[in-house]
Amino acid sequence: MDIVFIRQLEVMTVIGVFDWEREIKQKLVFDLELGTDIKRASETDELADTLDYKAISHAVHDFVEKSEYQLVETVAEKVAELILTQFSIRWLSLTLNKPGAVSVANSVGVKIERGEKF
Ligand SMILES: Nc1nc2c(c(=O)[nH]1)N=C([C@H](O)[C@@H](O)CO)CN2
Repeated sequence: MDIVFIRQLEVMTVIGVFDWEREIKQKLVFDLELGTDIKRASETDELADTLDYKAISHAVHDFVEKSEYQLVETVAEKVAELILTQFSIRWLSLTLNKPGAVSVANSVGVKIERGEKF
């Protein structure tokens, strides 16, 4: 299995459980690893034969920017669902950082894997 990756995808959005967090936008940062097979694209040199990291990046950004979830867990799961259903992807790893959420930590968040490795 090959990987197309997207690192440090930043989105400003409403996220958090506390009242004050519902009034502001905070930064979420995504690292994505998308399972694929790059063999065909490497032979044809055609974008249509691979995962378009630009299209996926913008789909994730647009979705998260409009969302208003409380937990990072919910955002992670919804983004994983979006990617697996809208693109030809069978496995992914998603790390979601909420930097600055905890004053004594550089970042906090979740990491999930979804789908089947092949
Ligand atoms: N496992 C989680 N713990 C916490 C979350 C969360 O989304 N998942 N969220 C908060 C608050 O919103 C926090 O980020 C405010 O600083 C606390 N714990």
